Amino acid sequence: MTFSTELIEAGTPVLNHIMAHPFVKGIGDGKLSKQALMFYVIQDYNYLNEFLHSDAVALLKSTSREDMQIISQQIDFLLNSESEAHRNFCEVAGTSYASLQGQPMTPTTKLYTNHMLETLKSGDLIDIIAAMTPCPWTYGEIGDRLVEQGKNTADNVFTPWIELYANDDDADETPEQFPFFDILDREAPKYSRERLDQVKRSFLESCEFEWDFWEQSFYQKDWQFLPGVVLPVNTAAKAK
Ligand SMILES: Cc1ncc(CO)c(N)n1
Repeated sequence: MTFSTELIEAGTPVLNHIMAHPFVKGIGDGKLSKQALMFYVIQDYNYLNEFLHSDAVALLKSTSREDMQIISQQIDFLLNSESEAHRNFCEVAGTSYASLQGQPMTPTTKLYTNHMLETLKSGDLIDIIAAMTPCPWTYGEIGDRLVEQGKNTADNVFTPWIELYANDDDADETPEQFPFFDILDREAPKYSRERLDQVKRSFLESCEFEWDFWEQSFYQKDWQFLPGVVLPVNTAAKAK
């Protein structure tokens, strides 16, 4: 069994919980509160900035052009395509993307990004990539599964979001669709079983943080006592 197959098997129960989460179901059904959508975009903007920093260090620690290519494609997707997913949510929430930037991180976003950034200090490429992989993996699966369920209909307001993340019409869960798994499979044979168990734990923690991210957005879970997220008063939707 390849290491990525092992990770996918171990992560699938968490992925199933993600699919059952009311936020993800809401994407499928085209129904989510404006508050949940805005809270998500505010925190995801913060999250993706740190994800880019992780990509940067992963690139620094890569030794093959093949790995560098995968990481640079991830950076390109994040900077140039993923903002379309945010804009889709902003449009439905009736607010501008710019109004949802530059706000404080919630406790959950901090925990998740700190978990990724921790690996940058003393981790190897495998540690960095393992903590990052649940991000593209779970979103690709959410997109694919919602398409399989026929949720990307013309009247679903979130169809652009679903189609951005769906990998293709091939329902097969092959690691090739998530190229970070290829990096993990190339690196894994260099390590002991004990070390790989640590890497797997870190991957699974990120899977659970993915669930937490939907949860915090759906219920707008924020700091209890400190100033936190301020949702903009809804203005008429602007084009940009
Ligand atoms: C929290 C989170 N996980 C994964 C993705 C997919 O890139 C995202 N945009 N945000």
